[in-house]
Amino acid sequence: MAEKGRTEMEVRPGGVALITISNPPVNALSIHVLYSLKDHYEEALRRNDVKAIVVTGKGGVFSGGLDINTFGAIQRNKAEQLKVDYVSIDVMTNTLEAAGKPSVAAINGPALGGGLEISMVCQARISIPTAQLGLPELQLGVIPAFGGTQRLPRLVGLTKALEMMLMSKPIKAEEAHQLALIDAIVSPNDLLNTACRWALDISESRRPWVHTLSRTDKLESPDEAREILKFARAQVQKQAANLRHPLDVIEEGIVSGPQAGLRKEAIAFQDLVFSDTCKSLVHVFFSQRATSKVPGITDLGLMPRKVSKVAIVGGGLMGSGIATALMLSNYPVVLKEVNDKFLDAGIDRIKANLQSRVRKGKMTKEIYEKTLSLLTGVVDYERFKDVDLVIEEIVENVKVKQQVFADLERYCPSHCVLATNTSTIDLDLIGEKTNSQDRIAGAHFFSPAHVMPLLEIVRSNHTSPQVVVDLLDVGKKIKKTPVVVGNCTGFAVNRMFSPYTSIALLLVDRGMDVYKIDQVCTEFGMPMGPFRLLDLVGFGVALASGMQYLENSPGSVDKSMLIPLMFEDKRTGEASQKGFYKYEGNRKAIPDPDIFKYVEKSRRMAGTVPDLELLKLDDKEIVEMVFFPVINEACQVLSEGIANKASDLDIASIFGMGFPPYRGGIVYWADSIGAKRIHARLSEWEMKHGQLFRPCSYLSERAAEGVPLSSTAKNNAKARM
Ligand SMILES: C[C@H](O)CC(=O)SCCNC(=O)CCNC(=O)[C@H](O)C(C)(C)COP(=O)(O)OP(=O)(O)OC[C@H]1O[C@@H](n2cnc3c(N)ncnc32)[C@H](O)[C@@H]1OP(=O)(O)O
Repeated sequence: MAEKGRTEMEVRPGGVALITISNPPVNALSIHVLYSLKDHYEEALRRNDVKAIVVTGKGGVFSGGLDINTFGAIQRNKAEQLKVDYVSIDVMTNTLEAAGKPSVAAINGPALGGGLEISMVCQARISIPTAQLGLPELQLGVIPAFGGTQRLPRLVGLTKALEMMLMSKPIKAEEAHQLALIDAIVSPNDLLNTACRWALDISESRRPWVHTLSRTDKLESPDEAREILKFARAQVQKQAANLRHPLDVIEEGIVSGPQAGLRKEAIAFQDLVFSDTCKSLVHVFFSQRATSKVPGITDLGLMPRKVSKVAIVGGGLMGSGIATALMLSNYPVVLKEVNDKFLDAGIDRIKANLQSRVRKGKMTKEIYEKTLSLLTGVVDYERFKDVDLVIEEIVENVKVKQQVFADLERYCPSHCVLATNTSTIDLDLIGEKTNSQDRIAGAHFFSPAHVMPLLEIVRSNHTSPQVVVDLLDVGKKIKKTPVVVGNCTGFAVNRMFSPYTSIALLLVDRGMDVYKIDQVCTEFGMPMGPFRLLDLVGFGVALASGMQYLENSPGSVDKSMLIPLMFEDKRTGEASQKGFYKYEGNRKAIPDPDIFKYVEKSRRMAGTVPDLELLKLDDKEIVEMVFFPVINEACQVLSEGIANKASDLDIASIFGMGFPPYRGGIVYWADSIGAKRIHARLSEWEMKHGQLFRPCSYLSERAAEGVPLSSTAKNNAKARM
C-alpha cells in the first residue's frame, strides 16, 4: 500500500512537542498516520527537551477520523490491515493517554470519529469557534472503536453521548464548551500558543492532570445508566431497527469498567465492519461525494461564478420552499408572483417555513428577522436586472413556461442562469422561444424544498458546462446533494420511481391489498409505501404526471382507474383528508375500509379478477415485484445516458425517494441480488402481467453476460448530456 499520510513533529521553545496530523484533505487516520502518531509520541516521551505534547491537524481540519478506505482493507483481509484493538488499547490508551507527559488537543477544524477520539485521550481540548465535534460512525454502519464509546460518556454524560452517537450528529464548539467536552474556545491565531501554554500548565501542576478513562464524575449511577440505556434501546428499535448501535458496549464499560468496555468495543467494530450495512453505507459515503464530479464538466477547470442574488418565479409550495432554502444560506431572493394576493400567500409560506424553525429551536428570533430581510416580493420583472440566477416554479404548462423564459431573457442580465424546477417538461421545449438555450438548465428540487436534501441539476444538449458548474456551487452552498442528469420526461428520480406507484396500482387491480403493499414497503425500509406516498403527493399531481408519462412513453405507466375514481369523488389525498387513508386533522394515516368500494370498481373496469398466485406471495416476493421494475427503469435511465454513473442513481434514490441507505441505493442493492435473478423474475412476470415488467436490453445483456448493473463500461448508449 502506498504511504498515505503521516504526522509531523516540531519541538517548540519551552519544551512542547507539536505533533501535526497531515493527510490532506481531511487528515484521515490511515494506518500510516496512526503509526506515525505513535512513533512521534514515543519520541516525545523519550526526549529530555520535551515536557508536554500538543496534537493538531494540518490545513484547517483536526481530523475527519479513521480513513474510510481502510474498511475495504479490513474486509479484504489485506496483510497491512488495521488492528483496531491494537490501536485502541496499545496505542491510544497505553501509549497516548498513559504517557508520562501531558497532551492537549488543539482542535483547528472538524474533529470527527477517530479524530475526536484522539482528542479525548488528551488531558485537555482547546478549539477554534467553528470546529465541529462528533462521533458519526453509525452513519457508516460501525461504532466508534478508538475508545469513543467509553470516553465520550465520561466527558459529557451518558444521555448527551448517546444523542451524539445515535444521531451521528456533530456539535459545534460552543455547545461542546458548555458540555465541557472542550476546555476553551480561542481564535485560530491564538490556538497553538494557548494549547502549548495549557499543556505546560498541566505538566507543571498549574492545571489538573485528568485521565478521561478514569473519570466517573459525569457518569450517571449504574441504575440510572441502565434506565437510560433501556429507553435508548427501545428508541433505536423503533427508529432504526436495522442499524447496530453501541449500547451493549457502553453498558459493558459502565458495569465492568472501561478496559472491558474497550475490549468489547474493538470486537464489535471488527464484526460490524464486515456487515452488509457497513459495506452499503461506505458505498453511499463515497458515492455522495462523487456526484459533484461530472466528466466533461467539472474536469474543465471552470470556476463557479459568484451568485449574489437569486430570483424565484412562482411562490407556490415549491417556489416558497426553494426561496426558503436559498435564504437559509444567506442568498438575497426576489420572489415574483402574478398578483399581490398570490405574492402575499407565497411570502406567508416562507414566513411559516422559517417560523417552524424558530419553534423547533433551530433559529433565534433575531436570525429569523435577518433571514426574512433577504426577501423582496415583486409582481413584475423590474428587479430582475441584477440577478445572477432565476429559478422558475410555475404551472407545468409548456406555453406558459415558454412565455416566462422569453420574458426572463428580456429582463435578466445576459450572464444570468435561467433554471426551471419542472419535474417533467423537456428543457429544449421550455427554451424554444429564446436564444438562451445554453444558459437554461433544470434545478429540480424535491418537496419540501427547504428540507429534502437532493437537487437534480438537469442539463440539455445545449446547456453550457459553466452553467452546470454554477448550479453545482449553489447546490453545495445550500447544503443539497446535487446529481447532474440529462434531459427527459421525469429526469432520473421521478422516472426511476414511477413504477413504484404504477406497479402497486397494477397489483391492487389484480387482487392485492393496498395496506399490505404499503406495510411490506415500509418494512423494507422505505419512509412510506406507494399509496401513502400518493396521498402525500396528491392525486391531482399524480394524474398530471401520469399523463406526461403516457404521452411521452405509452406503456410505461399502469392505466388503473383507481385514482381517477377517487379523484372524481373529491377524494384527492392527504390535502383533502381522504385518499387511500383517512386523516383526522393530523398527519397520521388511518386505513379506511371505504376505499374497497373504489378498489372493486377499478377491478371491474380493468376486467380483472383477484389472481390467487399473487395473493400467495410472501413479503420478500412482494418487495421484488414492486422494486424490480424500479431497477429496470434505473437500467433504462443508465442506458440512455440520463445519469453519469450508477452510483449517482444510488444517491438519487436515497436522497430523492428515501430508498434505505443501509441497502446502498437502488443499483447497489440490485447488484447484491444479481442481474440474472432480476431478469428472470421480470421475464416471468412480463408473461403473466404484461409489458410493465419487460426487462430492458441493458438489464438483459448484463444478465446474459453476468456483468454487474453498476458497470457502465459497455454502455454504448448516446449520452444525453
Ligand atoms: C475507529 C473510528 O471510531 C472509526 C472512524 O473514525 S470512521 C470515520 C468517521 N468519520 C466520519 O464519518 C467523517 C467523514 N467526513 C466528513 O464528515 C467530512 O468529510 C468532513 C466534515 C470531515 C469534511 O467535509 P467537507 O469539507 O465537505 O469535505 P468532503 O467533500 O466531505 O471530503 C473531502 C474529501 O475527503 C474524503 N474524506 C472525508 N472524510 C474521510 C475519511 N474519514 N476517510 C477517507 N476519506 C475521507 C472525501 O471522500 C472527499 O474525497 P474526494 O475529494 O476525493 O471526494
